[in-house]
Amino acid sequence: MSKRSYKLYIDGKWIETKEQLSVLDKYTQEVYATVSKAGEQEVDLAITSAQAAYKQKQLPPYERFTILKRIGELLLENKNTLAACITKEAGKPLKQAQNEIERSAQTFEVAAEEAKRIHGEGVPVEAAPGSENRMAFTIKVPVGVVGAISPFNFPLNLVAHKIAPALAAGNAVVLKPASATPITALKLAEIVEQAGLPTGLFNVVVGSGSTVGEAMMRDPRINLFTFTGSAEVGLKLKQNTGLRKLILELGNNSPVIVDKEADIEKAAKVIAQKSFAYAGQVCISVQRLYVHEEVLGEFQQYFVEQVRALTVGDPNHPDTDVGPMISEKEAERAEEWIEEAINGGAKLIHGGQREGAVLQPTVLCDTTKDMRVVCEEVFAPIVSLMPFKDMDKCIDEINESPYGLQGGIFTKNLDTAFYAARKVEVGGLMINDASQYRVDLMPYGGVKDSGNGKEGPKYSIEEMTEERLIVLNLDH
Ligand SMILES: NC(=O)c1ccc[n+]([C@@H]2O[C@H](COP(=O)([O-])OP(=O)(O)OC[C@H]3O[C@@H](n4cnc5c(N)ncnc54)[C@H](O)[C@@H]3O)[C@@H](O)[C@H]2O)c1
Ligand SMILES: O=C[C@H](O)CS(=O)(=O)O
Repeated sequence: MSKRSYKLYIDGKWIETKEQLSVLDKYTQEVYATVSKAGEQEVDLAITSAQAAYKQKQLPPYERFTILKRIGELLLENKNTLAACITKEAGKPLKQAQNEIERSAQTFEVAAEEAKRIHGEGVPVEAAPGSENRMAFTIKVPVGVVGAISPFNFPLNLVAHKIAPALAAGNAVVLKPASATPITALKLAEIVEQAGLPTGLFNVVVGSGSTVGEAMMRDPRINLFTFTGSAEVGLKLKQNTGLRKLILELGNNSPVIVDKEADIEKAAKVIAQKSFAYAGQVCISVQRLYVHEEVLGEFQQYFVEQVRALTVGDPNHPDTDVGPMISEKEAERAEEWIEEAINGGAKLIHGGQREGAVLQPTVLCDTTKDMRVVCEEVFAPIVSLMPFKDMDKCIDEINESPYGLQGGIFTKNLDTAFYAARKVEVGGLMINDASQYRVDLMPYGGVKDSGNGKEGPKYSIEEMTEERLIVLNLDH
């Protein structure tokens, strides 16, 4: 069967280049499509087009609302095709891919609504002595050209979280999707075009981080970067984007506490569901599981029962819970970390086996805080179960991590819950839920090496606009 070949989307045109990027079906590991690869010239063209569109094709808020709302509707109308695309290029189980489309539609819908309520505020300058005859207020203006760089794991929704608020705020965008999963972003460009966004306001350039990403970083016409990905690349962006605005959504090794006063059976069920979705390649997947020693045995029994019930394998199958990882290389890396933990004294209580890119959901116990499965971001279907006795010591250990995106605590004791809420160093703490809880309107983002700046349309719009002060001298 001939492979479909996709083109770049620049200035409203579909551009073919000589060099092609192969995209693998992540389950079969076979090339199923190719995409034109952008070089420096295409990046330059995309930024030129974005800058010109930003200056010449500004839309009033209500038109932005209409277009963004339409994009959300079109995403739902194309749900099956888009979900199949994510399942193929990302290896994400079909039901999770379908959920991603629904969430992305919501992200656009929420951003559409926000486009209508971007406003500044009155400033009471007349209260200052000598300023009685002045009035002041602020307005919110777009930043200009937004450079968006996205990761492989949510090829639609994490793109939506950049594009939708950027456009809602009146900016123009140049998007570089991850090279492993670029097709969904190009399909989104088709939808954006269909929804009637003026050409040039949205451009997609596909290619490696070292060429396309770095060319974007070097170009001073990009006013703000919004990046989701690893801390390593995030740091590069921070070092190379000078004084320009930068939103960073980075890695994590999410902690969840199960207190002795929790509903143990319910906690085990929720945590099992939220540790292994998309093979643990969700930046808020449960990784470090701290269970009070008095309930460890009971919890472990329920937890392993739930993990055993997960359906592992072909992501195209509607029942599959855990599919392949993004590449065989990544699955091998994860397997190596498991072996290293076992050699260091950890015990394997479930999983551990790998076949190609599919790694069985894995549960380890007796892990220590210096093992890579605990102290680094594992980004694989691996959970480490660790007992604790003293809540303060447990929280201290959690906070030793350089990361701090989201965490969770299961407890029926409100004092304990709020104590943890104040002490655990994260951007968001879920009470009686696992770290992997997100609805798309909430403020979302990490502390420490997990990044800075918030996503969620309302919060991204704050970051993607400037507050301009206007002062009126009434004496004049
Ligand atoms: N905090 C969040 O919201 C969040 C969400 C999803 C994923 N993540 C993180 O993303 C990581 C996994 O995704 P990934 O493997 O795609 O991340 P990655 O950092 O390898 O790549 C992310 C993006 O950066 C690009 N890139 C790579 N090198 C670059 C360079 N030198 N200059 C500019 N761009 C460059 C990549 O091509 C890709 O588009 C994990 O660490 C995960 O925790 C975080
Ligand atoms: O991978 C990290 C995410 O932000 C995923 S989600 O949007 O929270 O599902």
